[in-house]
Order: sequence, then structure tokens, then C-alpha cells
Amino acid sequence: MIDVRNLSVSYGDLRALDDVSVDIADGEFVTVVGPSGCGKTTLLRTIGGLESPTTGRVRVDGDPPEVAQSDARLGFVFQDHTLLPWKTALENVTFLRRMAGKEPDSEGARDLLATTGLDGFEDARPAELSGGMKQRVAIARAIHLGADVLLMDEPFGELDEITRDEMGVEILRLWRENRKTVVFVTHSVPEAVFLGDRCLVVSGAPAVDGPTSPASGTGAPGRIVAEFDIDLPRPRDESVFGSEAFGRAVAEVRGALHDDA
Ligand SMILES: Nc1ncnc2c1ncn2[C@@H]1O[C@H](COP(=O)(O)OP(=O)(O)OP(=O)(O)O)[C@@H](O)[C@H]1O
Repeated sequence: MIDVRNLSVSYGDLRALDDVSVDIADGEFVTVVGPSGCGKTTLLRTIGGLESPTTGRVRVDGDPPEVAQSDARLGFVFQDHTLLPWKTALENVTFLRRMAGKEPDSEGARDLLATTGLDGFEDARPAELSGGMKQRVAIARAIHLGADVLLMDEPFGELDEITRDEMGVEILRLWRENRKTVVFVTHSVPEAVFLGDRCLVVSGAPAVDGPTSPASGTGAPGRIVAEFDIDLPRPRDESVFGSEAFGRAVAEVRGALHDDA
């Protein structure tokens, strides 16, 4: 379980997040949606131990995130897939696991590449793969690492809409089969609704602390302004997009974003 308690994060004088608290259960798929600059990435990076809380705390199964990270319990998938250009798809998938000191499992890596639709591309280098294929490799890598928690930051942000929808269906299938806890940051309200068990709406613009602030800051620091349980039935596929329930959920989340804008 991920436990975020009264978390505030500042970069120097700039307060990016303020007093954020949330619990995320094992196996839950939580999406985080909000406008640019509201602190979504900061939240994800702090859960992942890549940023430190200024006040408050984060625990992953009771441990500080740095400990969970060093035990390879956290897997990251970012928009810029961060594949090593000189390694093949297969080597990219196995490399992190090797670095984490885990038992090599080339067969498992091949199977994962196959289930992500990359059968036959094991020996291709990133430059030979499309954007969607590279993201598939990055997702396979995080799952192969054996991480319990996948932290995903706009992983499909660079993809065209059709590939993005396909990748959404794909990630749900992998999640179902592997039962990871997923925290997924996106700008897209429909994507957040389609994927999530729960959708957190983050709002705000960073505030500059100082002698006359916070009132005089450039805005309000990021905080969770609403959260929605997404009750759409699972498994979900593209047919969900046309349903009334989906449209209603999207409208509700959009409403929360605009109310706070
Ligand atoms: N390393 C950093 N140093 C200084 N300021 C930072 C740093 N990282 C983020 N910020 C600032 O903190 C605020 C929140 O940034 P963050 O990247 O968390 O927002 P975001 O909601 O993920 O934005 P986007 O959707 O555009 O990626 C922004 O004002 C950003 O400029």
C-alpha cells in the first residue's frame, strides 16, 4: 500500500505541492489528472523517491520510497521511455532486472515482449521502433523488473490518438494479468477515466513562498481537489468510450477541474 500523508514539496521558494494525503491500495489503478504545472509529476516522483518531501511523508508498504526503490519494488514508465539506444529491445527489458541483482529470466522477457505485441522485434534497437513500440518495451521492462508498483508519467503523451487508445487497452490487460499497483499521471480526462479505479484531480499553480506569501504567491500550490471512484465495469476496452456511463464520468471529472480553475 502507498501512504501519502500531509505531503508538501518545494523547489527552493516554489511550493509545488501542498498538504496532499492519499492512500493507494495494493493492486489499485489510480489515475492523476490535472493541468500543466499543477504538481502531478512532483507527486509521482516523490512517491517514487526521486524527490524528497519538504514536509509530510510517503510510505510504500511501510517503507520510505528510497528503500522500496532500492529493492526494485517500484517501476517507472515516463513519457520519454528512457531506453538505452545501443541495446536491443530484449536487452533493454532484461538490463534493469540484472542491475537490480535479480535472477536473469530471458524467457520471461521474451514472453513479455510477445504479449506486448513485439514478437519478432527482440533484436531491434530503439531507433528502429515506433513511439508506441518503445513505450511497450518500457512497460515490459518495468513489469519484468518485478516491481509491485508501476509509476507512469504521461507514458502515452507523445503517441497519436489511435495508438494511445490501443496502449490504454494494452496496459489494462497487463495490469489484469500482473496485478500491479499503478499510479498513472495524465493530462487527458478520458484516459484517466478509462484506465482508473479511482481518479484524483489535482489543481493549482505553484506558489512562491516568501515574506509576503503565500497570499502573494503566483497561485495556489498543487493539491488534490477531488477524487472519483470510476465504477465502469471491467474488463474495459474501446467500446467503453461510447457508453453513457463513460461520458458521465468524464463530465464529472472535467467539472471538478473547471470548478477549480
Ligand atoms: N526540479 C525542479 N526544480 C524547480 N522547479 C520544479 C522542478 N520540477 C518541477 N518544478 C516546478 O514545480 C511545478 C510543478 O511541476 P510538475 O512537473 O510537478 O507539474 P505537472 O503537473 O506534472 O506538469 P506537466 O503536466 O506540465 O508535466 C512547476 O511550476 C514546475 O516548474
